[in-house]
Amino acid sequence: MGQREKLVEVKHLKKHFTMGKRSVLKAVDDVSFDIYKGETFGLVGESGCGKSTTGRTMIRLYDRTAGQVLFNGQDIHQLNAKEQIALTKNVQMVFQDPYASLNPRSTVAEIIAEPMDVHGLYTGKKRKPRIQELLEIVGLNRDHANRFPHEFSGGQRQRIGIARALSVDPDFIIADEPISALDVSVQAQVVNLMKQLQEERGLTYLFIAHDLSMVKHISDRIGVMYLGNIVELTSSASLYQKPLHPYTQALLSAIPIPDPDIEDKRERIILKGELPSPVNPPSGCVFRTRCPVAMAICASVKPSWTEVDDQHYVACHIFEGQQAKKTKEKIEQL
Ligand SMILES: Nc1ncnc2c1ncn2[C@@H]1O[C@H](COP(=O)(O)OP(=O)(O)OP(=O)(O)O)[C@@H](O)[C@H]1O
Repeated sequence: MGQREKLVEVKHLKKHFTMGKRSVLKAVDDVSFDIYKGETFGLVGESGCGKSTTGRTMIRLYDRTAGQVLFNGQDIHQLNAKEQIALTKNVQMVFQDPYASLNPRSTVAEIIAEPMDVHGLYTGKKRKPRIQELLEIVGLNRDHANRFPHEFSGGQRQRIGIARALSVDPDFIIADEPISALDVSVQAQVVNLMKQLQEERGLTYLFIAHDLSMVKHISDRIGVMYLGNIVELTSSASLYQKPLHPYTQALLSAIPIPDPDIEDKRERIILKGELPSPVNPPSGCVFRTRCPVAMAICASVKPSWTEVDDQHYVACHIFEGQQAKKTKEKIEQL
């Protein structure tokens, strides 16, 4: 990846929702990660673990409870109203449900032009050719501009959503489960389009998904989320070759092998119990109530990050002694 420059830095981000007078829902509870320019960072975990809230708080669709989100070194949550609008030129979002996220009463041209209009870009004579160009970029026909969303398939609608996001030439796109609502056969096409656009335009992505199988193909690095926390963070390759956190291992064991001729000999790890409520998360390690290898310490102490291999981080007590071992090895090599 060459010289790696950070585009986004999420530092100890918390987003708690107040529920009534006394209770607080800890949707995102101390999440930290960086996203480098030109990479795709995948955020995965089961429904309700806080992925969307993380994405939305990152671009200030929600106010943060605590922590920082830096974009090109600037704290997004400290921008004034004018700077906040300017930010949306650089940061765009593609949503999960292409049926719900496109206004049914607007033409495709109007939908695509929305962000351009906000920023006063491609006005007058430049507008129509720009819309046609964007339609072609995402693999649609330039004649589609005057049609309405209901005339398109799910995959085509997601292409319209991508064209809208691209219209202002952003640097960073948050794609919140962009393929989850699509047929499996169409999912790969949309992922391939996103990859191609990234290569051509040097885009940086945050790709949110609950399913690890497709994330693998698009992500350079992946953070695995559980109940408002990231429990493991590493490159896509290490995550699949050497998953360390018991939760990641369980998630990976649930991915079916696509080839019916290959016998699946893997042991499927079934997690015990239900996902606890983020209103009343377990003490210590949030995963401990479902963890097959939980120890006494897990109930009282929240595990800290351990860099087990180069850039492979895990928050689990099992690995904690290894931090010291690795540091010692590094010092010995000097
Ligand atoms: N606006 C809100 N007000 C109160 N609670 C919320 C709000 N948005 C999300 N939550 C809660 O925060 C937690 C995390 O939700 P979030 O949507 O971020 O999870 P997710 O991992 O993206 O799940 P999904 O894939 O189902 O969207 C859930 O318990 C959810 O009910």
